[in-house]
Amino acid sequence: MENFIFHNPTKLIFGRGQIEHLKKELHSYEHILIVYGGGSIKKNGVYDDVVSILRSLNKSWSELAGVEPNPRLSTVQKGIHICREEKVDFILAVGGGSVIDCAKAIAAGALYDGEAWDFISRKATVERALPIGTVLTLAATGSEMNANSVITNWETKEKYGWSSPAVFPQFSILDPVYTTTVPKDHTVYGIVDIMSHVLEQYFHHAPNTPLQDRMCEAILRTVIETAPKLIEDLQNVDHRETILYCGTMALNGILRMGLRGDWATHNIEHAVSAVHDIPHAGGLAILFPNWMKHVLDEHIDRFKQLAVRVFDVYPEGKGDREIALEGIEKLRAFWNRLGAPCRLADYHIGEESLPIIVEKAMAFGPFGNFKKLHHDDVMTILQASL
Ligand SMILES: NC(=O)c1ccc[n+]([C@@H]2O[C@H](COP(=O)([O-])OP(=O)(O)OC[C@H]3O[C@@H](n4cnc5c(N)ncnc54)[C@H](O)[C@@H]3O)[C@@H](O)[C@H]2O)c1
Repeated sequence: MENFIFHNPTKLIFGRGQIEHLKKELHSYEHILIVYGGGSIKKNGVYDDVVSILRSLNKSWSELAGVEPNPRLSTVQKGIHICREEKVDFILAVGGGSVIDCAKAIAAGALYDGEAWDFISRKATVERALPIGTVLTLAATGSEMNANSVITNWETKEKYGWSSPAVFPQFSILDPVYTTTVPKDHTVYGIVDIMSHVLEQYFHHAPNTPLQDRMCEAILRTVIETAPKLIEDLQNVDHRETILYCGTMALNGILRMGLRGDWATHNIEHAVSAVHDIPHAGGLAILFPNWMKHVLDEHIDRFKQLAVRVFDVYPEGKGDREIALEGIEKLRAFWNRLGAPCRLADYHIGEESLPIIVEKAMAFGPFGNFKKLHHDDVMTILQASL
């Protein structure tokens, strides 16, 4: 494996009824900005839980509601304005990855002397940010315990991921009960997102990573075992709890110790959803199997290992390629059975969109650590996904 330093400062507060911890965590702040999305937290009681704690602490607060799925720069700018005008000293994100990512950009932007798009488009580096905390309502992105954020500039049709240690949440409260109201489609997207995060880190060229491999495989197998039961019983708190824990473990830095993951599929998906505003994980479900087929020969043993250890492909009497491809087909079939899309056509995206998507994906030049993808590679993967 490669040398590494691991540091993750986020305090994880996990379990049923853990919202009570908000009292202690917010105790020392004066004026809080609550950031949330389209209002599901008002229907399912999470908003009331948060606000009653703020009242009991005698805190003042402002609100930024309506953060979009695939959060937009314009909303980040609104939040920055509120922070500056109202002297916000803490940001509380209550929602899924979109809300948390938006809160991270607001936190950095509020203390940045310039346009937030500078650091989102990686032209500037974030040195400091307002502190943030999260109350997570959807298992998917891992944003609750990482330093990443993904923001869309809808005017220019650009969607970029950026990262800074300054925006690690100070704490994240994960109550599986809060995720029981997530509808079936977003539950499926969350599951695909979690598995995709693991897969991005499974395909690497670092030698000697037996524990890293087993940790990835453990998360994948746990999701594969639990997801179908959860989809049949969306209110089941035990299954929600398992998936919630998998989601955080998939992208909090633990799996990437000693290796460099690939992340090309995420990059292509960001270009697709920048142009067409489709759900992030819907795009991943379509693209990932096609990326896998495209890069198979870079290190076929890893694909064989995935097929045998995770998808129970029986290897006897089969060639390497046959085993690897059977694993990829089993992954696609698993996602399709859950209800994830498998073609860009499912979102009415046709061939005419591909040149602009490729151009957006190539914005920073060739990308991907498992196999460097160039213009033609990206076009081939997208064409296979039509
Ligand atoms: N920061 C990261 O590390 C990271 C990683 C992967 C993806 N992302 C980004 O995160 C975004 C997607 O986030 P997401 O998958 O968490 O989904 P999301 O936050 O966009 O939420 C999806 C939908 O679910 C609804 N919702 C959330 N919680 C709910 C609840 N408890 N009950 C009912 N409805 C609920 C939301 O209102 C929204 O309509 C994308 O922009 C993606 O690019 C970020």
